Amino acid sequence: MSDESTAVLRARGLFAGYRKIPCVRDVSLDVRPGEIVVVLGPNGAGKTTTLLTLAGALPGLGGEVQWRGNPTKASLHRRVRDGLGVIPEERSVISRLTVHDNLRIGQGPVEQALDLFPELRPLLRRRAGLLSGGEQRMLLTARALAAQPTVLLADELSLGLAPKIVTRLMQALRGAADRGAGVLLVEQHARQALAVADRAYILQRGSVVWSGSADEARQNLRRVERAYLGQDVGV
Ligand SMILES: Nc1ncnc2c1ncn2[C@@H]1O[C@H](COP(=O)(O)OP(=O)(O)OP(=O)(O)O)[C@@H](O)[C@H]1O
Repeated sequence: MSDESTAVLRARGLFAGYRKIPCVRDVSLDVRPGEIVVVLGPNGAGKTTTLLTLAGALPGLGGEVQWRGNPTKASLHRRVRDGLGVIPEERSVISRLTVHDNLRIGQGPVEQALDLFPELRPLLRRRAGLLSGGEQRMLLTARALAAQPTVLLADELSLGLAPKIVTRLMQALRGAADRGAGVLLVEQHARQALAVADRAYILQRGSVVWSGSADEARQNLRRVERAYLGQDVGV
């Protein structure tokens, strides 16, 4: 599983940013089937920019993104058709539609989404905009996982949520990885993400400053958290 050639999604020397100015510089990382990779880093480190560029929502400024071993510049829409799932940072439920309709517009069967998150069953007729933050994240996660993505990219899934719900979401991602999906998780909660992850990267000021196994990161959690807070790194 650790053979580089098995990567399904990979960044190689990636530069990315806005208005042609890179804020992500020379980032190389890969996601393999069956693993959860967590990208940690302080605010503004470039985590979301990296994720959006891997997703095809933002054009790269240098280096390359590879999908199943081939360089790609495909649009987000095309990558989703090819098996990419994305849970963006912002709440992206359609507020005026019901939970059921939000699930129906996903790429996968509604029943499968509900099997993954039975908590959503009693909420099916409710307008998605009326759900709590945690319920909305469950809805987005259920919808993304029901499509059985080859790779799932999730941005700050835990943002502002109670630890119990974060654990529930992380377990769902672990389940998807155990069924063969590659998962890349951008996170601010190092502890809960590392509890389910296989490998980790730490980004600071747009560059990877550390990468290794999640076990190693867990064993050096204090130093990882210092790094996450933008202080010294030397894990
Ligand atoms: N739409 C944008 N236009 C211009 N600059 C942006 C835009 N979005 C982000 N940036 C800048 O790019 C840099 C990296 O931001 P990014 O959102 O990727 O970081 P992050 O690690 O995800 O941080 P956070 O946890 O705060 O979201 C920051 O300096 C940010 O101000």
